[in-house]
Amino acid sequence: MSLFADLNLSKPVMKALEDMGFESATAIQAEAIPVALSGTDMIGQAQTGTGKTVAFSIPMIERIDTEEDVVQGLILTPTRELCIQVADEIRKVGIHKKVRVLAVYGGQDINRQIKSLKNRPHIIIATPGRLIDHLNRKTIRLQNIRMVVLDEADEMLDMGFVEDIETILSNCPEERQTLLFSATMKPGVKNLAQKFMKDIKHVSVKAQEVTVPLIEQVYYEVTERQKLDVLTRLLDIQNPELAIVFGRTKRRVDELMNALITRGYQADGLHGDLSQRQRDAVMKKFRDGSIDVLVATDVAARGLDVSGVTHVYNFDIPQDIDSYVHRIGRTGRAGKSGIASTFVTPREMEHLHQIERITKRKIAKRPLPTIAEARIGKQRLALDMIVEATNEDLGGYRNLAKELLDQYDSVMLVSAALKLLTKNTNEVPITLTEEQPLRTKRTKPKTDRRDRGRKTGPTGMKPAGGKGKLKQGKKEARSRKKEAVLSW
Ligand SMILES: Nc1ncnc2c1ncn2[C@@H]1O[C@H](COP(=O)(O)OP(=O)(O)OP(=O)(O)O)[C@@H](O)[C@H]1O
Ligand SMILES: [Mg+2]
Repeated sequence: MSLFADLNLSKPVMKALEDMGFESATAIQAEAIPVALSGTDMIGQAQTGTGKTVAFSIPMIERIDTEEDVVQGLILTPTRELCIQVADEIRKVGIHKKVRVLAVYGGQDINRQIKSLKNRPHIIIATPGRLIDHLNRKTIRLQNIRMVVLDEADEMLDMGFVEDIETILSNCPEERQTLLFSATMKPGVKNLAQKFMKDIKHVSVKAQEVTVPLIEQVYYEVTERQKLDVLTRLLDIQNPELAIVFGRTKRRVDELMNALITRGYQADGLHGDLSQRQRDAVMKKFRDGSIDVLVATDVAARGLDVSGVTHVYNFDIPQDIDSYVHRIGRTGRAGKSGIASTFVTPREMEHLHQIERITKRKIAKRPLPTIAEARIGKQRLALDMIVEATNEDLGGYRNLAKELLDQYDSVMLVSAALKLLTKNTNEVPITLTEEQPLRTKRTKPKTDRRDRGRKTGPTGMKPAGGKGKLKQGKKEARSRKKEAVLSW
């Protein structure tokens, strides 16, 4: 166990960490923070949910000079949701030092951002496309940048942001420090690093596996038609606190979300075709628990940290192994446990084995849940609701209860209450549009129905320059996508 106190941090930062309730540094924090504080360029790799955000936020906050009203730190993230989240986290780390932080991302009114820039932020957290817009408009200047962090660098390259990132880095001063973080890496990242970083130190937390051991990994062999029933039965049996269900396409997410609502679940969907306002509203509902099932494309696979996500369901097996690692990593974060269930159609079994081989982890097969088990699950939930309600003020109900008990048998009454409380949506027949099974051939290009299609990325914005033209770099990035390499 490492203490933050051993890392020579400034008082305001130490106080912030105390406010955040962090008692000790995680392994990546203990290893990466001293290296980053020494000023050297660094590539940091550690499993999902192990605190990489704070690992780069602390050195960045320490490097900011609040006497200077210029942008000194820049963090790039692949998606808008992650941009907002990282901004919130670094803001907390910098609160006592009074560091000003601004998130700048696509889909948000650019004029509002320009107005916020008048507050002279010290750190900007941005999605690449929108930052390029600001550079073109000269509303953001990067000439005073001291430190750049590329969070989820491999994903940004996969999304076709390579040219944007190169433009952005070329606009930063040569002598800046560059840090690059992700749970997974791939060769494209190495090329970028060679071009834009110097004397790189690699800090990677050596783990037995790329996935987190606290995540129980299981699979269900299903046909396309069985998937929905299997999912709703599992939701009834497992009763997740919060769950994320990943679907392969935007259409899939929409249909599945509607199907779950029809069957009585508090669900909503997230994908790149929604307006930013809708996306923000969905994330807010998920974070505050007003929905408990988030159905999403891979737009939610990277970096998102929502405490209370106990279950991840891969309704469709992910397109590549990195995506599997990141999707399931939405649970089992910060030392908590979680369950990741993957639905695999018979034709996709080879994909599952490939995931097992590369992650060096056996994924256990589970028998399909039955209607009877689901019914018991729903009844248990009703029972929990009654027991929980006994803690509430039952004032007015007590006399009614006494009246009833004078006339009826107590077991009969409680049974009736349980029956009424047991969710009775049954399995309303719903047919989802079938998804094509994944093919095993690794060189297959991505279909444009994917949420990371060419017109809009998961961020919903046109990549690179906003012209929507597929440039050479992006083609290359896309063909590399299938290489699914977890380390170099
Ligand atoms: N030292 C710490 N002690 C306790 N909790 C921590 C500590 N550092 C970070 N956390 C919490 O752990 C959670 C996961 O952190 P974070 O999102 O940075 O993980 P990550 O490594 O970036 O994961 P991913 O690869 O999925 O992006 C967050 O809720 C964060 O606040
Ligand atoms: Mg992260």
